[in-house]
Amino acid sequence: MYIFIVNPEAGKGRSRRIFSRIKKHTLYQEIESSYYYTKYVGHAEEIAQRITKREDIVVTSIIVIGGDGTMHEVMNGIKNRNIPVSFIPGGSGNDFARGSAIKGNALEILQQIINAQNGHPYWLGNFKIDNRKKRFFINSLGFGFDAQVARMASKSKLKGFFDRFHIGTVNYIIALLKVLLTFKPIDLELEVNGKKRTITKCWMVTIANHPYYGGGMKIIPGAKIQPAVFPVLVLHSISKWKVLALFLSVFNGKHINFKEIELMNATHLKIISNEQLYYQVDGQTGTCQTSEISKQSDEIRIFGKAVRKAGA
Ligand SMILES: Nc1ncnc2c1ncn2[C@@H]1O[C@H](COP(=O)(O)OP(=O)(O)OP(=O)(O)O)[C@@H](O)[C@H]1O
Repeated sequence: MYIFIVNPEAGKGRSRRIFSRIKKHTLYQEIESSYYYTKYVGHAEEIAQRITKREDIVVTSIIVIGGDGTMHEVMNGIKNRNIPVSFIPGGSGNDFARGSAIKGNALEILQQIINAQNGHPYWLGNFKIDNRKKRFFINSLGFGFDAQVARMASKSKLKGFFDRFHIGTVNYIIALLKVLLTFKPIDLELEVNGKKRTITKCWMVTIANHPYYGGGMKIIPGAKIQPAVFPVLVLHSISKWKVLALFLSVFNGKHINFKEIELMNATHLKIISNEQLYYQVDGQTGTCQTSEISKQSDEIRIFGKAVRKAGA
């Protein structure tokens, strides 16, 4: 049985429209399925948790229709990692779909999900904020400047307007300029695989499971879907003008050539700050003083990746 979890609000109603179209199609009518609409923040996580505990049904796949925030909740709710998860992007950013090569319109993706034999493996990131419970991230986790920009962009009154016209990037750039005016770099302690380092006047630290971030920017272009190891990007002390140039080049991934960017691989990372530090995880923001990051070694199967035709 397929279980659909639909966030009707994601993408300003796009996910609801996608699911309405799917429900009318024979592809949907011919499969055994049931569906749930999420009603509030955290509901997708609760639904996923309940489903994976049920022993009276065999779940072929949980199919998420929503944005990255809904997928983040579902991955955190799943207790039985043997249940494959599928994603039909209906949000405004949809970086998980980009990173997992899920392409095509909703019905094409549904067809790929139904055809999937084993799907493809994916490894989630683990993170702990201050002394809270360990959670998973699906795309990326960022501290400092980018998190502050993400927070400003999500609070913008014009976000809905830009998202409706698929120009969310404009909203992001406006937020970036606003944060740039007041941002103060932070002194941080990083512990990478057990080795401590002090980073003075740090602008940001970002960890990614795949390259995409902020609705299509390639924050760590070389990030691979892989177990146990994750890339870490550190933006060291830099002038404000140069940050502007650097962020404009994030769209084509050329920012990694700036000398202020350091890239490393880690299996464990600890971040300690004396001041409150902004963070973003899969697009949701908050503040913290410490964080611990690692990567899952156990895979989760994802259904719906576009399969390349021979010779294509
Ligand atoms: N019925 C609901 N009403 C309001 N918010 C909801 C509802 N159901 C889920 N949510 C919340 O909506 C938030 C945003 O969802 P999601 O991230 O999937 O969409 P998006 O922001 O449009 O897409 P993206 O993250 O890809 O940009 C999530 O934090 C989720 O908890």
